[in-house]
Amino acid sequence: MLNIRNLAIFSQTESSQNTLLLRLNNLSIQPGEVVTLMGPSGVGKSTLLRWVLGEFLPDFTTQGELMLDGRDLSEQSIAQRQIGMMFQKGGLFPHMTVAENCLFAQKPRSILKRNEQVEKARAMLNDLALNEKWDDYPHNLSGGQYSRIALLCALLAEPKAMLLDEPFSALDAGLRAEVRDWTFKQLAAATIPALMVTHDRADASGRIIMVNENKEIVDA
Ligand SMILES: Nc1ncnc2c1ncn2[C@@H]1O[C@H](COP(=O)(O)OP(=O)(O)OP(=O)(O)O)[C@@H](O)[C@H]1O
Repeated sequence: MLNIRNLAIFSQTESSQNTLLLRLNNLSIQPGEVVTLMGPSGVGKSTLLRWVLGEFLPDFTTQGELMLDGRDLSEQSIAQRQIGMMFQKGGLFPHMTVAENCLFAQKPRSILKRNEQVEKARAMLNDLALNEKWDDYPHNLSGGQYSRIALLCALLAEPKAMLLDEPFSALDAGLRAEVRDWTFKQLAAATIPALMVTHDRADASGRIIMVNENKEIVDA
């Protein structure tokens, strides 16, 4: 379970005054649950995800508690946190083939043997009808193929929690529904708690939380 408590994010203005950007009193995300965060542009949704991930945020001051499966993450590095992130763009290493990306993603944590890692990656690619892309480089993939394989690699890394920032926005409508359902199914099967930011209510799954006019995140 991922738990955020008493979070406040302040942005530093030019006069070095701290201005409240966003506040979140309490959010618990159960294993396999996807919580969707919505709200107007610029209210700090992506900044919240970057704080959970553990990125250094030089232009912000933050306070709050972050727990994952009973572990306190606040003092842990990005690598120690073991949280996966899927952005709208990016996620694959451009100098590696799809196969190499898939195997590299599994390297740090998987207990499988190499041939089993190959099998697992190929089975997931097959689910997405992308098996023939195994030896291709990312620049030879279409936008939709790239998004799906980046999601697949994020899942292959066996994260303990997943953050998704507009993960489906590069996909056209038909593919979007298919990839969305596939992603949620994978997260549920692997019992990974996930926090997703989207502008599109159609992408939302399960619980929706919103940033209100008081800069506070509340249940929608
Ligand atoms: N690196 C940065 N340095 C300073 N200010 C930043 C930085 N990144 C974002 N901001 C500002 O912080 C605020 C929150 O940005 P953020 O990207 O988190 O909002 P958002 O809700 O995710 O917006 P959107 O929905 O448009 O992606 C914005 O006012 C933005 O201009």
